[in-house]
Amino acid sequence: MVIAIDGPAASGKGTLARRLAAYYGLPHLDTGLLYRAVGAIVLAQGRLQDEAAAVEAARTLDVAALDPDTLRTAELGEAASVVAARGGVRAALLDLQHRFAAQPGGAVLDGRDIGTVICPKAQAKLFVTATPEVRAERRHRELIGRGEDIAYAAVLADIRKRDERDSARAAAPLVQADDAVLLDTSALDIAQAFEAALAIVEARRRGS
Ligand SMILES: Nc1ncnc2c1ncn2[C@@H]1O[C@H](COP(=O)(O)OP(=O)(O)O)[C@@H](O)[C@H]1O
Ligand SMILES: Nc1ccn([C@@H]2O[C@H](COP(=O)(O)OP(=O)(O)O)[C@@H](O)[C@H]2O)c(=O)n1
Repeated sequence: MVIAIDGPAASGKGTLARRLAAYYGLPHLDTGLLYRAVGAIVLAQGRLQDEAAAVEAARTLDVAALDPDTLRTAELGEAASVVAARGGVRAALLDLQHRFAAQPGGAVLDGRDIGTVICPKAQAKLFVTATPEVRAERRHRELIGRGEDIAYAAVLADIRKRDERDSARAAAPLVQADDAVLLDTSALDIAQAFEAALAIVEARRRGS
């Protein structure tokens, strides 16, 4: 079974994807890390706005070396969103995502375009969301916990800006797939959100 999970920044996609993957014994790919890693490379080169450099970084990305701890910063979330708007970058990352999804038994992938572009035939699709304020609170707590010195207002502004850029871009914009089920986690804790996500996936598995 392939489970596709999309949604805006800090909605809880990754948390649900990891839990569903553990529950079903499936491999999980956080596709945001791919774009964050490309962003990190071109940022270090001082070439964030250079499309050719970003495409080259995407083509030569060492997926085995991705380090979530260093990639999940506010700065790299923003850089990821800049390089992710480049069609050439997205094209360069297509094949590895397709191969990941095609593993025997299936996989769980989370991102922005999994249900629409990467795995349009996924058996179960979730579009996970929450209000910008709730998402900013959660992300702020997470970043502070990682030792980042950042204000709530800055996190909220970053989330709004990134959502806008991700939704407005021409290449694989953030949009709910027609056959995805919407899950608003604003009023749900992690355990409740997982129960709701599991119910959605189980309903799809049973074909209802
Ligand atoms: N339903 C929830 N209630 C409270 N906190 C949550 C919930 N879902 C996720 N979180 C927390 O919010 C932060 C962002 O969640 P994450 O799964 O990384 O989101 P995304 O992958 O959409 O960016 C994490 O610190 C996570 O532990
Ligand atoms: N499948 C994906 C995953 C991420 N991205 C981009 O990468 C950025 C970072 O993604 P992420 O999932 O790590 O970000 P968060 O939702 O965790 O904040 C997003 O803002 C998108 O611009 C994308 O375009 N397509």
